[in-house]
Amino acid sequence: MKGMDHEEMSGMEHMAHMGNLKQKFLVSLLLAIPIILLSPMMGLELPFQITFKGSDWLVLLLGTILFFYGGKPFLSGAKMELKAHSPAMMTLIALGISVSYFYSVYAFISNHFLPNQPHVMDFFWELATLIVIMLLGHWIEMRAISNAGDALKKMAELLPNEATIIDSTSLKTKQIPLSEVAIGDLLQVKAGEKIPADGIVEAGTTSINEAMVTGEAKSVKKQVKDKVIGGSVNGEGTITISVTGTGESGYLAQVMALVGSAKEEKSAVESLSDRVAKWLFYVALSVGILAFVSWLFITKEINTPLERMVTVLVIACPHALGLAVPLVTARSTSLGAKNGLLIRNKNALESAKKVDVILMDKTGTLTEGDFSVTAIESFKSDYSRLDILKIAGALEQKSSHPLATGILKRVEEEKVKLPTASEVQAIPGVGLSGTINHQNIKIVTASYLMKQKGAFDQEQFNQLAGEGNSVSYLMIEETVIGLIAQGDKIKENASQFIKELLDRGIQPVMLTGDNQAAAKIVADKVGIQTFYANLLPEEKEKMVARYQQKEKTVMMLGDGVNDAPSLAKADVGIAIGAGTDIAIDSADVILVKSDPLDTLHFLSLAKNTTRKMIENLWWGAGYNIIAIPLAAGILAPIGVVLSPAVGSVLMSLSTVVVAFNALLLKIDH
Ligand SMILES: Nc1ncnc2c1ncn2[C@@H]1O[C@H](COP(=O)(O)OP(=O)(O)OP(=O)(O)O)[C@@H](O)[C@H]1O
Ligand SMILES: [Cu+]
Ligand SMILES: [Mg+2]
Repeated sequence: MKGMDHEEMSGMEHMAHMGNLKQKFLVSLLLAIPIILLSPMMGLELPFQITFKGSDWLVLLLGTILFFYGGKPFLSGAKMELKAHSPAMMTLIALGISVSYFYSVYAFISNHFLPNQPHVMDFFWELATLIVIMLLGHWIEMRAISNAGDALKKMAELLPNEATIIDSTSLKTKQIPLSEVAIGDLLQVKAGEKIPADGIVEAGTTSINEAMVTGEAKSVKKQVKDKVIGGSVNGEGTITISVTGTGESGYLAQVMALVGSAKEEKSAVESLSDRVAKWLFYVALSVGILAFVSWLFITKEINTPLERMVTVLVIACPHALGLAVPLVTARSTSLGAKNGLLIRNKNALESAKKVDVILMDKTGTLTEGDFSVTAIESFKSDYSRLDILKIAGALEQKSSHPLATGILKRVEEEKVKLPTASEVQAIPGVGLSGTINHQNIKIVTASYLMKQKGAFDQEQFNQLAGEGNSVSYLMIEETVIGLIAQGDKIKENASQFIKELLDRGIQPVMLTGDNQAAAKIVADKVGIQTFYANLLPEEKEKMVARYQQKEKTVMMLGDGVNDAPSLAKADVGIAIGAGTDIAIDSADVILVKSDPLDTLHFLSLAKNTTRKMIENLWWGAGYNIIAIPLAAGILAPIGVVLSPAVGSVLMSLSTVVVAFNALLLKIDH
């Protein structure tokens, strides 16, 4: 658990740390059976019940053990809530069982040692059933939550998990599964990639955000001989590391951290159920006291008033409420997992139903990000086209950008041998810089050249970009020597995706780092009206903020290093599964199949999930609107009195309804 202060834990979370709920439940059940057999329920002698001389002493003993042993999670949960000044579910349960218990002890004393008093009915039967049912409920709940964690884990395992290993003699790079990374291996880590294992920097400089690992959200500069931590995310530079440790920092540990962070997030609806529980607590307490005082006036004795009060507290005890939200969340998470949605932050489910704008990235999100080179030009007679490809390829070899992959494909086809580039750094939203043969090399965009007042052929650019190409310029020592143009394919489902968004009244907006002309072609083809091109990563983030300032709930859909800040900033950030690690780390939801259409499934799941949660809150707590007044004896004048026994049945019934209702959750296709 990272950075969680004890004080901050709610009573519920506290329960999770109370150890083995299953064992507590089973032992309590064993204790409860004799109590149920030996003590009359509400004074009614049921056929299976037996009493013998002194059996009430046994009931007192067992009841006391049960109260302190089985009731402990609730009692200490309540203590936690009261310490935090937010009495809620645990306090209510604790109050219910404490009143039942102490009242029963009072009944026992009165019946045994105060001979001239009328018989006082005890509540041991109710105490026993209450504790057992409550432990069962919480045990199921904990299981549901950890099952959801397992489903997440399976999903997360589907995400890319490879490392780039460098052969120490041939210096060739190769992708290997993370599980095969060994101590002493030389690994290449590109900009925006996750550091695969603990290691020491052997070449290159970069800055690394170690927040995931250390909790400190600050980029740390790294150079040769510095240590890097597995699981942290590499910044703008490409580095070579030698592995010093795997295991703890290995892939599985990272997956567990991902799942852990998903579980730790408190959903907004979950806190709604806490709010309901808090309300219920105050209502039950005041109605209970009110009933006590009123009945004291009416009957002028103490037994009936006390009974009424205990009944109110017992009936308000919200064990279905405790299941209402977690069961839906668990079902929703596993349903999402089956449909290729890895939900890291459950708050996203809540925010998603209000989304009115979806900002989306172009390359890799609406397009395949599968570039192929359409033109290579040289502007200087000293360099052939192949030289341009060679020099660019040397730099691109150390980049994970989709454009890099396109260029390297061409390098492979042409079978050119690449020189070695060092100190390769990504220039976000612009390209790359590095050194080859002590010469300063850059790969940049046209808009960068324009800003820098660098000379280039504007007409030629317009022509290439107008055909839908992304154009990269190669510079040596600040002089443009050539260009490489690349075309991409639009994803098969992209137009359908946009159409369905419009049908739902959600505005699609495209944000891209690519040039205006290439952006326009894609926007026109998929049916997007509003788009912004030539955006730097921080400008994308500003666009998110701008829409948010207009009171819009913003969803961001992206895949690249340049999308990470906006994914984190948006109300709901959705990353393409095939995207970079940094985008995945910044998002709330990951589309494992990388199909933008899955965003719609997420929207539908989110809508259905929140609806089910609200329904369940009604089934789990709303029934109290009727039950509490009845328990208080409001209809006693016409002979309707709710006994705690009937109350217990009602409560169990509401748990069944809540569980069943959660199972009915669906994704609309
Ligand atoms: N590794 C690279 N090689 C060549 N050009 C690059 C590289 N990285 C960035 N660029 C240039 O910078 C531009 C912006 O890059 P950025 O990653 O911000 O957006 P993008 O991937 O093109 O588009 P989108 O924002 O839609 O994903 C690219 O269009 C390209 O011209
Ligand atoms: Cu209950
Ligand atoms: Mg992209």
